[in-house]
Amino acid sequence: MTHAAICLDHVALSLGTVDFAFDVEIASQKITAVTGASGSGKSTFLNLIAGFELPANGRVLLNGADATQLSPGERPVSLVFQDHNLFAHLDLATNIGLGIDPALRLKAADRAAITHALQRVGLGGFEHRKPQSLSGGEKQRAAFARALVRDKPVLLLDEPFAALDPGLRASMADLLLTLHRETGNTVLIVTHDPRDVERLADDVIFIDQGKIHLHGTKAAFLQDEKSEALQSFLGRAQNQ
Ligand SMILES: Nc1ncnc2c1ncn2[C@@H]1O[C@H](COP(=O)(O)OP(=O)(O)OP(=O)(O)O)[C@@H](O)[C@H]1O
Repeated sequence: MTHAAICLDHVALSLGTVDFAFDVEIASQKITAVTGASGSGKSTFLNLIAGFELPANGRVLLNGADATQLSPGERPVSLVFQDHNLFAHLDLATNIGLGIDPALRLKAADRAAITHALQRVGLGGFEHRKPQSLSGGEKQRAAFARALVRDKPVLLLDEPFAALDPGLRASMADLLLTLHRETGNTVLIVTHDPRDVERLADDVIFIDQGKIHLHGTKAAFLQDEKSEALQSFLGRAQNQ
């Protein structure tokens, strides 16, 4: 029997004044775009899967196994945050090495993997650079390199291209697609940009006010004319 890569089983959580309720299965080996207006709950949805938020009720299943009680590091996921999450006092090789082993017991093969990951994201030779010497886009690519070396079956990306100019955005999207085809990983990507949905996604989840409003194929999402929340999201995004 094949399992959904990710299952949120009647997950409920309240943060501040917002009540979140997610009950969803996400197919393995696909790219699913997670969209919705600002503040709708996209990052919270990813954080529940990654283990940075814990449900008050319900379960989180990853590859069929109950992961609700696992810490983020124990879960079979890699996460690229909106804010890069690089340690300022450590160079890039070390920051990326933390993705392989938090205790930094790195073997020669690990160091080679770090060099290779930096090359793949266009940062070849940046091993000894500190994060503060990098542009926003370079930091974003470094965070992407750290996810690459973790090589987990589920990759969670929270607006990974936000700081990139259009050319880099397209080349990072191509890299993501290439790696997805090579590894057959399951990818969840939060994006505000319908162009990312167009070029990357198989499926789309649309979140509105802490709940999943729509979950279906990209074609169904782009053709849904009934949903006001969705139309307003697409309209707003197209006018940006
Ligand atoms: N720790 C918290 N305490 C109180 N409120 C929170 C907390 N975390 C999130 N929220 C609220 O929950 C709502 C959803 O936040 P979330 O960051 O998940 O939205 P988002 O869709 O990712 O937004 P954006 O697109 O702007 O990044 C927001 O109203 C936010 O203020």
